[in-house]
Amino acid sequence: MSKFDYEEYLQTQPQQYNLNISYNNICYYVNDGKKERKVLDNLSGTFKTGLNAIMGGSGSGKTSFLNVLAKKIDFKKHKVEGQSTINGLEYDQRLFQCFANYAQQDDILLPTLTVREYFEFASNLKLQHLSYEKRQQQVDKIINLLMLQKCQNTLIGDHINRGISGGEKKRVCIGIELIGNPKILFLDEPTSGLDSFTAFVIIKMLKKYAEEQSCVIIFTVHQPSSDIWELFDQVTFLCEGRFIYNGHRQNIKDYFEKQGFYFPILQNPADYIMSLVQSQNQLIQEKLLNTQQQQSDQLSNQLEQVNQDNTKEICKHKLDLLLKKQNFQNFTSVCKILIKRQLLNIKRNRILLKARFFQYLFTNLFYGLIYFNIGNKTESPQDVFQICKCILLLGLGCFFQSINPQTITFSSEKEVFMKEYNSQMYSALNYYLSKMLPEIILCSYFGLQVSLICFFMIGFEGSTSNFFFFALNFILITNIGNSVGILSSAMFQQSKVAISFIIGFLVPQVMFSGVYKNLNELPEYVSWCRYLTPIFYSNNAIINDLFSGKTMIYNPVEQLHFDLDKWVCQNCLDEIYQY
Ligand SMILES: Nc1ncnc2c1ncn2[C@@H]1O[C@H](COP(=O)(O)OP(=O)(O)OP(=O)(O)O)[C@@H](O)[C@H]1O
Repeated sequence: MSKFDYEEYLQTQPQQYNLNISYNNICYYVNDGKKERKVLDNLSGTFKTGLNAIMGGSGSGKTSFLNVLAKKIDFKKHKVEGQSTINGLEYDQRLFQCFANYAQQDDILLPTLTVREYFEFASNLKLQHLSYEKRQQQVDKIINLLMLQKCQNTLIGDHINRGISGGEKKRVCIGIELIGNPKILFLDEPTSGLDSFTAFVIIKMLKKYAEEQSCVIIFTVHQPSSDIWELFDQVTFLCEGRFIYNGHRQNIKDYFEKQGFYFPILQNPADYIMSLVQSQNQLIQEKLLNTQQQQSDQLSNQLEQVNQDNTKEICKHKLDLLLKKQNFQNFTSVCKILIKRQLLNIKRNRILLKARFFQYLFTNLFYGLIYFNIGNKTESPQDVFQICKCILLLGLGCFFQSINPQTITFSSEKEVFMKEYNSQMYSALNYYLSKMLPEIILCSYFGLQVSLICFFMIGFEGSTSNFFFFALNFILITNIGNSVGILSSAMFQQSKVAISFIIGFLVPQVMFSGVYKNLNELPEYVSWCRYLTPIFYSNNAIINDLFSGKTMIYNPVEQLHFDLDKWVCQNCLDEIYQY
């Protein structure tokens, strides 16, 4: 099959598309588990190229409105009525992602990357069809547009290791969404928590981008300053899920004056409308509701006009283009990009890496000293018990030392994954492989380190193959612990719950290890549980490998019935040989 030439394709396709989002009679009901509540009430209108600001009091439904349009709703739980289209074409979440990007309110970023590295990572994933030089040009363009030149080589940082400022983080989040040149951009409160100048810089930059790229930018905003207000093309005011105004910014004054609301000369129009929206005066509220009715009528007419525009064809072309572009995402190259970032993340998390290294080193040196040279001392049942306890403790140590870092760190990494996965930057399998491969190498190293220290300090006697079998067990148990840590963090929203789950996991490991309760004495209704505990396997395997068949007065295998499964199998084999 001949290779699809994306750049040639681009040249043959019309580039200037004016997209618009229309929505008709949108109602949104949330279900809080007890009852259904209407959050958006019969909204109709259209968003066109330029800056579209959504304003309203807290809880008026701004974020819900963005989520409904972006189809980021749990449709099983909540209910949406009405229709939304892009240039007359109905869309689902997947299709929405082809045209649009959505930067949510929280700045969720990996702290260990620099600003430039983050943009390079995003461009490598989103612009795989372009050459390296073109991707670098796009990165430079975004850095310049967002005025991030000064901090481009600074780490993102977090509350422990300070990096770039809050405003810069916000700009990085917006930049990541801009890097793929979306035609529609949703932003939930891009200026929250910023000083008025930085907020102005961000909105001005968005305005420039919208004009240059013919992009529809829809965002929610609280209390814009007069300077920012002047930059808006279209403004939408929401009150209890209903429109108070939805139209051109320049027309708002005339519109409200017709309803008998006169704007004070020295007051910011946005502040004045917000004070009306949040007013407790019944007369004002009635008038505003009347305003809302007129808005709906006006918007229905607007909608019809928009849908008459013959833009559907252009939209289909664009879709075709974007879907072809999506096919460019090569599985192995996505894995490579993600592995590169994961390795950088591990390397830059130096404190955690050192902590893990020294934790394994010191705890195992400590085990070695405590149980020094007892490995072959089997003169009494107590000696045997001691050897078995020592092997159990080593296994438990490896298991829980590898669980812990993941339970703590993966909960924040998970947020980054969820954000990037939802923006369809990569698949879950891509992420899983890139996360696990470096971890497997790291855990295998720690497992080997434990074995090298403990096998010889404890003084187990055995051949080279006994040592490698011993090491293999610890490599596996470390890797299993690591996976259990990731699993528990992935399963539970809060790391506190994940930690409780892990603690609950500890007790069965000890109970079914065969050390504190002979395995052949376990009641039948619980004895199967041992097969679910990794420590049962490692304990059984190591003790059998080291001591099985050896002639000694007190053999650990026989003393603690570790030969249970072997005995059963041996009997079966003997019976088979007899025939
Ligand atoms: N998933 C949900 N479950 C329950 N209630 C919800 C859900 N989503 C939204 N709501 C409710 O809908 C209303 C509107 O919420 P939304 O977040 O859209 O408001 P907002 O205008 O963005 O507020 P803010 O400016 O404070 O962020 C709120 O009363 C909120 O409690």
